[in-house]
Amino acid sequence: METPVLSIDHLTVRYGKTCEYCRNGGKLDKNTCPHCKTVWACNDVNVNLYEGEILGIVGESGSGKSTLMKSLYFDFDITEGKGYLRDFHDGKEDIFSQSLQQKKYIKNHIMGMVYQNPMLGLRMDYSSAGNIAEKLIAAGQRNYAGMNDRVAELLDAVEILQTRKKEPPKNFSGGMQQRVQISKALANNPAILLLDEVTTGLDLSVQVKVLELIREIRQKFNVSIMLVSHDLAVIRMLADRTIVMLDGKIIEQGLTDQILDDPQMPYTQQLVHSLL
Ligand SMILES: Nc1ncnc2c1ncn2[C@@H]1O[C@H](COP(=O)(O)OP(=O)(O)OP(=O)(O)O)[C@@H](O)[C@H]1O
Repeated sequence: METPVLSIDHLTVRYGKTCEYCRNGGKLDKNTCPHCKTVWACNDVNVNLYEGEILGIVGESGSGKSTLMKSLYFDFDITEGKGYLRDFHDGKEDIFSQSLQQKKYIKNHIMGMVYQNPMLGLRMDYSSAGNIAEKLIAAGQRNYAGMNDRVAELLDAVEILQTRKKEPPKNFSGGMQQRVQISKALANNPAILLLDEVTTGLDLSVQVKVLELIREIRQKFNVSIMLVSHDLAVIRMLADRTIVMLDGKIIEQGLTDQILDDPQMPYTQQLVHSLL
């Protein structure tokens, strides 16, 4: 069996104190306990991500997709569960129970994140080159010439002209901001790229260009990608395998063609048919 680059075991993120009813598996009203109103944003989620694949995560608004991605990038603490990275202590140490310093190491060396909202991933007033350099410096780079070369290489990879590298992202279009975010996330050659609704809100033609770029990047940087989208067209275009989430739980998973052409669960059937 191939070792996953990332493995998530029984991840749960809850908001609320819980009560005996929901702790013991009582039926929730979508993701919320009808008695104590605790929200089970992610509920016992298990995921493996394999080398070089694009794993799509799809589900309606509120199904827990962003919670899953953001908890992986340590944006907040999880309630329960464990996570393992092949490139961190040979996949033998739980990443969620590491110190802040170790979590920073993981974010600077092993994982890159691209948010739907570029303001979360970029400093809008810094130059674009400065945004990328910040990530290189965080990983210990100090050599100016080396950093300059790497910035040039990354901007080329995301097709941003070198002549614009001194401009801040706030001057750029939404699609260009996402490109800068992607180049920053790739700065230290992470094994894993987390993409959270990166094309939502962009014009259709710009969306297609960013999606094509993601496909190229997977090849060029040999990176494994977890991609969240509520849009099945995005999932169909990019994902090798797909996970369907509903009310904080994974309800179906498999090869993307299988999931989209022959969905088994009524919710997935409804999702697919709404696209036809
Ligand atoms: N801080 C919070 N306190 C309480 N509930 C929260 C909090 N953050 C998220 N939630 C709830 O967790 C659930 C999952 O939210 P999440 O943002 O992960 O969904 P999503 O699938 O990414 O939706 P969207 O596509 O709209 O972003 C939702 O019911 C949301 O209201």
